[in-house]
Amino acid sequence: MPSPTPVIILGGFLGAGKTTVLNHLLRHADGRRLGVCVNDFGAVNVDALMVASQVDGVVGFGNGCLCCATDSDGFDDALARLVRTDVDAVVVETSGIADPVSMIRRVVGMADPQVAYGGMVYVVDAAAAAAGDLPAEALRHTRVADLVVVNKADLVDGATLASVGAELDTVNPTAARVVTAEGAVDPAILVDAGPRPERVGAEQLTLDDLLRAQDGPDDGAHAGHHHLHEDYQQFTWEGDGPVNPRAVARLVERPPAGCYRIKGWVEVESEFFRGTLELSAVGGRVRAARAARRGEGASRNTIVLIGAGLDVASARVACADLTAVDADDEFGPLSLLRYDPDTAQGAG
Ligand SMILES: Nc1nc2c(ncn2[C@@H]2O[C@H](COP(=O)(O)OP(=O)(O)OP(=O)(O)O)[C@@H](O)[C@H]2O)c(=O)[nH]1
Repeated sequence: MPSPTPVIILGGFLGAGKTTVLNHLLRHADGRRLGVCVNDFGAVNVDALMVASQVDGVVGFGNGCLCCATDSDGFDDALARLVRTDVDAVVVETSGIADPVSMIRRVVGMADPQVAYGGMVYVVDAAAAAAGDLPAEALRHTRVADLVVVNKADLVDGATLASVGAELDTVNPTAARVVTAEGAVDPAILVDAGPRPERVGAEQLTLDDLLRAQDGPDDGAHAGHHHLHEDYQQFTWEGDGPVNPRAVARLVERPPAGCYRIKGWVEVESEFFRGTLELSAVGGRVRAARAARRGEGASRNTIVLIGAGLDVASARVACADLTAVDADDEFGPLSLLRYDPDTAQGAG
């Protein structure tokens, strides 16, 4: 029988940089063959579509968190199939509000002899952590991590990074830790050397450890298996483009109440600029990067808004007129292009 395939879980709060890490990994796989499962909270699996351009055979699970789901969501079957393909490891990107322990349980609990739990990699947005924008659960989730990726180091200074590190130490002093910008984790650390606990020197987690981690007496307000995603709502808008870029800019700059995360893509058409922009906002930090047109099966425009207590009615109203184009507004795209990191670099 072939040796079991490690299944690595890639977790992290909304917008921490999980998809960025995964894309980096796939672009720098250097001969390693990776299978990928992507779970997204929105009704359209934006993350899976963002990753699909990098690798064949991404298995997407949208519309909620896998962590609480049952066999009927097809995850176990998909994983069983993936580990029997010609891959060295499988990476499962969780939704940004999934419960990591429950995800680990799903993998550890699979009776399939071909599935080996390969550890938990947890991505932390250093800027959000430093600003106190993360819910307490998001930091607490790092305690089951084998490798913590402290991402977005470009947005904070050294002293701030050190204080985020000290905070992480209080939760999980044994996990290996790397500091990154743009999710640039060395695949050798992630796939070859870690996060398998025996290789990074942390204690091997057993199912018992995990159960204790979730049910332990130190769990305080977290007792009773409250999951972060129970507090979150999403609204997904899909439209036939092109969009009015100024209306989209208004949405990302002044999102509806409760909105923490915005992601998706829009098509813009004017004399000045014609193309697809990948939209992303995390706690008010906006990016709108030029992108290739979406492939088969994707709407011309998709925007997903996520937040705790998201005002869904306002979100619906805010998205209603996004395709009301002003044909005379040739330079409207600039209202979004100013959030394009490449344009900003060029201008600088
Ligand atoms: N400045 C900066 N931005 C980053 C970095 N890494 C990722 N981003 C941006 O942060 C946003 C969120 O990144 P994603 O990789 O989509 O985050 P995610 O964790 O997959 O998000 P969800 O799946 O929605 O929870 C995107 O706009 C990224 O381009 C970084 O190191 N620095």
